[in-house]
Amino acid sequence: MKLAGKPARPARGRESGNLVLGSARTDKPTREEAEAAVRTLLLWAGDDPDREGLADTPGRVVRSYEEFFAGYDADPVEMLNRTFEEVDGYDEMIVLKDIRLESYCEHHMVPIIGKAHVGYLPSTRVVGISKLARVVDAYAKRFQVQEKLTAQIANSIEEVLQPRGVAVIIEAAHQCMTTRGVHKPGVALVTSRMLGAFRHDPLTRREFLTIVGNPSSSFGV
Ligand SMILES: Nc1nc2c(ncn2[C@@H]2O[C@H](COP(=O)(O)OP(=O)(O)OP(=O)(O)O)[C@@H](O)[C@H]2O)c(=O)[nH]1
Ligand SMILES: [Zn+2]
Repeated sequence: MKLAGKPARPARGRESGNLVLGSARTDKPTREEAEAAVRTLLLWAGDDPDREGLADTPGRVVRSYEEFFAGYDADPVEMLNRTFEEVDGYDEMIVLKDIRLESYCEHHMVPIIGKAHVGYLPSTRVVGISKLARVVDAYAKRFQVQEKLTAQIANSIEEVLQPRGVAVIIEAAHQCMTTRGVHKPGVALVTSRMLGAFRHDPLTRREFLTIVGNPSSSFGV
């Protein structure tokens, strides 16, 4: 998302058609450089990075970042390409709901925690359900804006599975709003991306919303 009044920056990540894939950066800093940056932040916050409790912290933070941002190395297309056709003509809605979502606000580099609900209407191919959760993670474990995250998940399922429709809803709390800034805990941002039958057929959309239930704030932050 480009905020009004700010200059546009090139999007991060490899692209294929409409899909944003992993990172293709070749100018990635070294681990030592990343650890030095954490040390600078510790100093800047006012602490002593050489005291015993902080001595190993830069290394820990960089290892944590490898986990938090594993999505840049993930390949959602490969995940979704593992499909099977032998499902006895099953053509009803498939919904994976309440998928734990852990993402990171690209403005403040703090967590976005919530739930994703993913549904699709298969045409010929169905995908293993864990792959839907993996695709959520592949896009969530990056610096994100929730609207973009929601669209990337739906677009990847549409492009690879070519189903009759795709629906993605994300409800999440942004720590940039709960622990800083406006300080509003208990607020959930709800975003959705409806494609194909979910966009054009009100009954399909309603069925999905009924299965998913009303967006709530029953997730830990
Ligand atoms: N639409 C949208 N906005 C987001 C998301 N994550 C963070 N934001 C908002 O992005 C905006 C960034 O605004 P800025 O004015 O540049 O940053 P800021 O001065 O830190 O703003 P405050 O958070 O209001 O203190 C804030 O209003 C955030 O709440 C998101 O996923 N979607
Ligand atoms: Zn934020």
